[in-house]
Amino acid sequence: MNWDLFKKMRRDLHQIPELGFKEFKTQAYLLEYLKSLSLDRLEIKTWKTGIFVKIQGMNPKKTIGYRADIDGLPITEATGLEFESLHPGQMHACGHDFHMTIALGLITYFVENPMEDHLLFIFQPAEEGPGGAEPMLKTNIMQEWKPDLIIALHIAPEYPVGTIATKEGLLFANTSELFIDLEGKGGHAAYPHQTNDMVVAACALVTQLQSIVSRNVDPLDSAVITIGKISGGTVQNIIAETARLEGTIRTLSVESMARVKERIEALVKGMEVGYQCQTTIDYGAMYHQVYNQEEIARDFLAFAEKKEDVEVVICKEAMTGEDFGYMLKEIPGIMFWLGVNSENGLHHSKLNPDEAAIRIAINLLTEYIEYKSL
Ligand SMILES: CC(=O)N[C@@H](CCC[C@H](N)C(=O)O)C(=O)O
Repeated sequence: MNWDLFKKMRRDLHQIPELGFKEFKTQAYLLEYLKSLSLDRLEIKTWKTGIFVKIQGMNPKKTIGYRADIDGLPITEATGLEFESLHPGQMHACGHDFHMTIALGLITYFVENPMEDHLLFIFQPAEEGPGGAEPMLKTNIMQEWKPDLIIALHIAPEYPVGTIATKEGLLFANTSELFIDLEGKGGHAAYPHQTNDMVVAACALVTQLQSIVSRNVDPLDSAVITIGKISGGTVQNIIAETARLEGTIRTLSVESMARVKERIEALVKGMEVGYQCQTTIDYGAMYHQVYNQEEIARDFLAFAEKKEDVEVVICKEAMTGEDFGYMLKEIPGIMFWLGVNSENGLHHSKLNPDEAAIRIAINLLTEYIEYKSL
């Protein structure tokens, strides 16, 4: 394997991060490389900004799939790296440049070393939102080429290079985006009694929402409500007529998600009376939990344990979300964390994963896929 080439491709991809369903340059870059490979056993189909790549098996009995997400985040990169993002305000701050490069490495290997079984590689747009996995699953391409086993990984800044971490069963939470709009009556900053101030209402609501996790969710069943953005008003001496809260809900159980939403709706309704305003709630994109099929997880962990350069960790479930959960709902498979040893974590402007992890992942997955395709 030409490891320098994969390092270069990771850096090229890192420089062109694009948001969900706008991954045009990324798709073009991936297609250019894929078309440079020997096309004898390779079939390539595009869907929106995503790509399906099938490698024909020699004596196929099943199809093994690998999914890589391809979108970036709306973050201004502050790593100072020589290959920093060329797209202002956008960054691969969730490692999808790694996920794509690992997929390219696997495809390169298996084009030269075809397996008995078919292999399917899925380059999926919009993982950060609004979600590409669920619509991709519904395509005719996926229905025709549907894998019998599917694998995905996610970089993990908190683990050293060489570590892979996963567990049987639930790995990632159920998620739902949350957008709340408040509309009252604006006016002069010196005449609050003639207005219904939506900045005050929004601040009160943020605080009230935090009580849901502590008072309405079973303490043994974790949940998170994060408001990541709050906006409203125009200038310092005008009372705000509108305000908007943008956030995300995370729960370990489907039941808790329903309970949290019920409580959010009740508290938001209460704002209408308490703060004399109109309200609307929009849940945006929702992701199904990531659940590793137990038998496959055990098999994968036992396989990885035998690798000398791999340290296996049985981790706890995390409150991160991943629309790969939809794929695992329909197709048996597994997701795992790949240690990349970065001081700054996921969604941070200084995330700087160690590229040595790319080789670890490609070696582990080529060997695992070879073992599964025997
Ligand atoms: C692995 C990871 O960081 N995934 C994202 C998924 C975002 C889901 C959606 N946009 C939401 O915010 O609910 C995450 O934030 O966990």
